[in-house]
Amino acid sequence: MKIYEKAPAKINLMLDVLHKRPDGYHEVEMIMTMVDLADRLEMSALPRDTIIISSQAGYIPLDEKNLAFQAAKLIKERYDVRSGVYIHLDKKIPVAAGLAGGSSDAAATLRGLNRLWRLGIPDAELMELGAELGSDVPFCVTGGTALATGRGEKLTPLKSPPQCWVILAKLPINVSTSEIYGRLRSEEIQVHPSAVKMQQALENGSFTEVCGELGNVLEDVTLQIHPEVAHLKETMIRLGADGVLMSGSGPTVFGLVSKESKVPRIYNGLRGFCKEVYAVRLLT
Ligand SMILES: C[C@](O)(CO)[C@H](O)COP(=O)(O)OP(=O)(O)OC[C@H]1O[C@@H](n2ccc(N)nc2=O)[C@H](O)[C@@H]1O
Ligand SMILES: Nc1ncnc2c1ncn2[C@@H]1O[C@H](COP(=O)(O)OP(=O)(O)OP(=O)(O)O)[C@@H](O)[C@H]1O
Repeated sequence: MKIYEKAPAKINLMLDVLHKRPDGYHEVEMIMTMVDLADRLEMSALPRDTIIISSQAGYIPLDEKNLAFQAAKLIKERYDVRSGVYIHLDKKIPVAAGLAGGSSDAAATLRGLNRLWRLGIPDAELMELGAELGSDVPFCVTGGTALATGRGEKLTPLKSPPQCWVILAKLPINVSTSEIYGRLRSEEIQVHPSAVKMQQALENGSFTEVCGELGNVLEDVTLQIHPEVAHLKETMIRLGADGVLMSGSGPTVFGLVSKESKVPRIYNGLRGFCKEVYAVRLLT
């Protein structure tokens, strides 16, 4: 039997950091939603008690460092599953991009193995397992649009944004999430984006208000190290995107666009100097 799961990328519509916690993580307030750019996972049972990962992407680890491997190992151990699994990852989401590619693969593995091995684990429990793998994994288990608090694992479902185009552009630079959080001085943050106002904008179903409330306090940190990301943002605005923000710890920048007729100009304008550009829809 084969099980297929789609693992979509997320974007952060807003990301605020309240303070650093004694455990080293940061207390956050984020609103996240999914976009229609996804990895695809194929899972099949193996008679031997082993986990094998393969991928067409040559640039991700295929051993225990892979988040899908870690998810499979965790669920196997916790539910005492004695059979093995072969997982093929068809990677489409850029890696280390701020789009939670690895986290979404981990979440898809938890969902898929729950089905493959008929474990009957409720979503809430899958999300708890996910939290052991990474802060973004619980959100990726259910997706949708949600407010995430705590270190990102406490979730409240929200109304999805009005449908629009999302242009994603990733420069060929590597950003480490722990380095960005490590450099952040939360007490020095000048402007905090508002989760309340973004929730209101979503409630109102107002695309203009959503664009007006976009904000990410990690942007300043990443832009200081990589000024080219600021240039990318400016270019996207100049080309006509309605709202522009860096996702997560970056370096991917996304632009929200309501009019389809504007998409080709923005897409082509960015492709001029950025190899990885995608024009996708929200997963509402
Ligand atoms: C930047 C975001 O992607 C936005 O959605 C998340 O906040 C980070 O999610 P993630 O990559 O799943 O994060 P984790 O794998 O749990 O943590 C990576 C590193 O980021 C830092 N980290 C992460 C989440 C958080 N609330 N505070 C932190 O300080 C920690 O140094 C941690 O070692
Ligand atoms: N299945 C996977 N897909 C992509 N990267 C993975 C995977 N498993 C482990 N990794 C490793 O995880 C690191 C982060 O990659 P990932 O694509 O998850 O970052 P990200 O999009 O910035 O995530 P986040 O937004 O959650 O911080 C990379 O160094 C990569 O080698």
